[in-house]
Amino acid sequence: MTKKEERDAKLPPKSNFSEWYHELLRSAEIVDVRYPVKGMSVWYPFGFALRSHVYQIIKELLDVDHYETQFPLLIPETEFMKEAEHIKGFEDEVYWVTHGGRDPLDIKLALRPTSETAIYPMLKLWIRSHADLPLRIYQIVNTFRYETKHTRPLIRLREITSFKEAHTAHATWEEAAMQVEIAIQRYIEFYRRLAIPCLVSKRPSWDKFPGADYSIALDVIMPDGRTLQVGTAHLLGTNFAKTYEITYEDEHGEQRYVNQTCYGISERCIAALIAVHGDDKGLVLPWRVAPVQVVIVPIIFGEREPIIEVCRSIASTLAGRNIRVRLDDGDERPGAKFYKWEMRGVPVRIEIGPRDIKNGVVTIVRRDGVRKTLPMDERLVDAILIEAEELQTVLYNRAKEFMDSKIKLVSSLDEARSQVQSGVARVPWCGSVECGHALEDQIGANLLGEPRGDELPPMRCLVCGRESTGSTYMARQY
Ligand SMILES: Nc1ncnc2c1ncn2[C@@H]1O[C@H](COS(=O)(=O)NC(=O)[C@@H](N)CS)[C@@H](O)[C@H]1O
Repeated sequence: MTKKEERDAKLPPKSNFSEWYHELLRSAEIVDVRYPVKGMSVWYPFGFALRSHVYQIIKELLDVDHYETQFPLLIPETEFMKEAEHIKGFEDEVYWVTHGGRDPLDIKLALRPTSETAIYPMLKLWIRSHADLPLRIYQIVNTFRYETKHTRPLIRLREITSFKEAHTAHATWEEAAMQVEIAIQRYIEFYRRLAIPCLVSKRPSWDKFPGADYSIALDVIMPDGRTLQVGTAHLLGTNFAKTYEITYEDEHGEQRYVNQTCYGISERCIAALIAVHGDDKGLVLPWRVAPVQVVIVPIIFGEREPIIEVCRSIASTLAGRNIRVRLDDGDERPGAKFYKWEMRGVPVRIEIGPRDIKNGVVTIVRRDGVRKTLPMDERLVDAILIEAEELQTVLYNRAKEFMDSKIKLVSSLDEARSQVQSGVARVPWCGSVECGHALEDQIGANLLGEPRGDELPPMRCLVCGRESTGSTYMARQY
């Protein structure tokens, strides 16, 4: 593209994050937000391919010891309205089906906002004895939440199209608690494979999942310093088991309530992938999930055919090794092609011109800007796979550096207030509810909760002054 065309191209700089994000969803053909229902958008094929590769990772991590299944979308009011805490948490968000055709339904049906009240009446039928435990199932479905806060594509939706919800049942509370830890480790690994580092914290009691004993959450720090909750795992204890009478016969013939967990992610993982790695030229996609992993751009000088021939043979060699390769032999100028495929985050571009052919090499350009000349022979594919691994390391390290730079341990409310304007404050906190609410009010940010796994030396709670090793992340949230 000419410099002028590039200037006219609509992608704003990433520093203008909200505009950059929304324009990139369109220009990289991820989702189309023009669907005429608020909070619902359409997957473009390119975006849907990205989603499929990303969700393949979470499926691989769960299929080790979970079974995938699918429950109905519609939940009878009688079941939905059983668990008081859960109702309180969701009754303002649930969509209802009230008619079949012209007939009013005698029992109205909820569109699942999440599926505890669809699944657990069935678990009562499925679970009889300790031999049926542990039970670990998950489904990847659409769920519906009548979000009244500002909706945002992939981030805050009314139809969550890619809701992966796992539900497990165990003989004891301890086993369920262990399952929550396993779930969090699986999520950390899932995001690591996307080259995304996360904060992990235990949500405060007033922000746990309705009906849970406690919730652990993963948060990503977005480019504007706000955090995005990208996954949660909840220990449900026997709360739902008592409501839905899910019992099992233990070894001594006693009837006992099961202890449960549930944990979920949504297409927010795609939002995080776009936001964390993207740059001023568009998407930057890790090799594993890129719909197009290698694009070959012929650089035509003089005769066209011989160059195209070589490009075709390299494309088929790569495809033969299951690499997702695209030969862009269209008649745009190379610069326009570079721009188009960089926008789509293609990890590796191969440029082949007459000089490369003469020298028996290809030029590769990684999406992080590194250029290399590689031999055009049987070593080429393995050399490219090494580049892909190097890119993965570069992306993770860059994201980790950014995240760490955005977190600051503060020692005063003023310092916390200024830190949350552009990042995450780590705040000494005694852990009490009243001090927690006071922190949220006085800092003007959300209390994300107790960081997991890295204790602080004793410090003074910023509200009551009591000495404590407790602390919490504070941040503005999406
Ligand atoms: N409106 C929404 N749009 C997009 N993603 C959402 C929305 N609401 C929640 N999520 C994502 O879905 C994850 C799980 O939702 S949740 O309410 O925390 N937990 C549950 O529903 C539990 N049943 C575990 S599946 C959240 O961590 C968040 O990442």
